[in-house]
Amino acid sequence: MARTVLSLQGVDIFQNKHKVLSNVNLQVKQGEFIYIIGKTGAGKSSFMKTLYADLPLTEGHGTIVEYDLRQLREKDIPYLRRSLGIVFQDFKLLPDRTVYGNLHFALKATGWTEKEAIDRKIEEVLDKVGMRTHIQKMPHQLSGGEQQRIAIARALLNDPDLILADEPTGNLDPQTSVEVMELLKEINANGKTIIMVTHDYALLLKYPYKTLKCDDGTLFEVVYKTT
Ligand SMILES: Nc1ncnc2c1ncn2[C@@H]1O[C@H](COP(=O)(O)OP(=O)(O)OP(=O)(O)O)[C@@H](O)[C@H]1O
Repeated sequence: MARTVLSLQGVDIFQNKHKVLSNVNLQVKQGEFIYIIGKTGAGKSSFMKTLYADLPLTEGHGTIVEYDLRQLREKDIPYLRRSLGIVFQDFKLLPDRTVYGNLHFALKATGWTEKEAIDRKIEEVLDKVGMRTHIQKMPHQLSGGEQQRIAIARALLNDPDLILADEPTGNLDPQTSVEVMELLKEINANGKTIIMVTHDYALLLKYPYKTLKCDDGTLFEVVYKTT
């Protein structure tokens, strides 16, 4: 049976003292693809931030890829993030270095030291996202879709079990969004679990996966009517 990569029981999500979501209960198994939807301010990003420990979990129980979010110490956070792949709407590439430099920096920051292993890993992830020929380009020489592919390559560097993507197509046109979605779909088909925040209903229709909605302070599964 597929193992559980995320388990939340009776979790409340806070922004400072303000409760954004109450009593979140969720089990995510290895290999699932899950959307998080909901209107602006509903709590989607706060939910994701709690998963990668940018916001503390103070109520309820939560485990994510082997880490207990309640027991997490400050020094555990980099290790937790190393076992997650995190992708943002605005790519967050370092503007002052090449694609190679960006990926090299991320590997060094997560403890990689050996040059040959680093170079092999960089080529491997660039192959996965179809960007190997762009290895010496600067971010500003790439389109939005290409930058997001590099950000996805960066998220794959440490072979994470779970990828958290907060509106990864939010800055992209519809065609480029579909291309990035095809890439995420392929990554998911290769066994990675993906939790993705989106506002893009066209993508939900084209790529139907389990969908959770943030609304009125709760997170619940959306059941689509088939008639
Ligand atoms: N840094 C912060 N400090 C205090 N309150 C915040 C902070 N960030 C967000 N909030 C509040 O928490 C609530 C949830 O915000 P959140 O960013 O999680 O929503 P969202 O669903 O991701 O919205 P969007 O679709 O606009 O990104 C909102 O009421 C917001 O005003």
